Amino acid sequence: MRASLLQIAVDEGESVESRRVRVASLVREQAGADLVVLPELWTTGAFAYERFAEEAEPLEGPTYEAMAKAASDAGVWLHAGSIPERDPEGPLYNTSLVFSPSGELAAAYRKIHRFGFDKGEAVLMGAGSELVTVRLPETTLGLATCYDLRFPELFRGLVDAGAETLVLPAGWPERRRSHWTLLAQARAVENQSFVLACGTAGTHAGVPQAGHSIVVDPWGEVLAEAGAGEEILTMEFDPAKVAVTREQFPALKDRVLGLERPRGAS
Ligand SMILES: NC(=O)CCC(=O)C(=O)O
Repeated sequence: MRASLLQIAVDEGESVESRRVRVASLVREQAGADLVVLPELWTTGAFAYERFAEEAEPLEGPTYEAMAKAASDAGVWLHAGSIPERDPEGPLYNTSLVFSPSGELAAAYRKIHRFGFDKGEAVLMGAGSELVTVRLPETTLGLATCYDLRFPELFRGLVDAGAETLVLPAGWPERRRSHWTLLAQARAVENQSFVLACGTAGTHAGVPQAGHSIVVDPWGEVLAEAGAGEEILTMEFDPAKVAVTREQFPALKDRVLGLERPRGAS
C-alpha cells in the first residue's frame, strides 16, 4: 500500500479557509496513493483552545465537504484528520473523519482521551466513547487521536476489534517529541500493527509543533519519519506483514486477561 502523511503547518498567519483550500489541493495531488492521512485539528490547531468554539463545524460542514470532494477527486482513502465538531445536541467533539475513494464518509471517530487535565480540550470538548475501525481492501484501520497514544488499552481494544493499521492524527508539541516517537514504536510493537502517526508543523497558540510524522512497522522498525517542517511523507508498506509477525512471534496469544488486584487493594 502507498500512504501519504500530510504534515501540515498550522500557523496563525493563514486563515482557516485558505488552509482548507490548500490542504484539499495537496490531497488531490496524492492521486495514486491508497491512503492519505492528515493531522489533528489542522483547521484551528490543537492548542488554539480559544478558536475551537468559533471554528467548530457540524459534522457535514465545510471541512467535511472539501475533504469528501478531495478524496473522490484523488480516488484515495482519506483520513482527513480531525475537526472541532459541533454536535447540535451536545458539546464540541474532536472528531476524525475517514472518506472512501468515492467521497463517502466511511467512519467518524470522536477522540476518547482529551488533553489538558483541568483546562483546554479536556474542559472544552466532550469525550468520545466508541472504538472505531475501518475496513479497507488491504487492511483494517484502527482510529485514535493524539493524546490517545498514551493509553495502550484503547489500542488493545482496536486490535481486538480487528485493527492491523493504527492511524493517529496529532498536534503533538515539540516539547514532548521524545514521547511521541517512543510511544508510536511501543504501540506498534505491543500490538504487532503498523502505526501511521501524522502530526502538524509550525507554531500556533505559542506552541511549537513537533512534526516528525512517523510510520512504524509491526516489528517496531521506523519505515519513514518526517522532519520538523511542513512535509509530505510518502511510503509503501506491506499490510501482510501484520499476519506474518503475529504468526511468527505470537505474543498477542499469550495475553492474560482479567488479572486480580493485589490482596488488600481496594
Ligand atoms: N492534542 C493533544 O492531544 C496533545 C497531546 C500531548 O501534548 C501529549 O500527550 O503530550
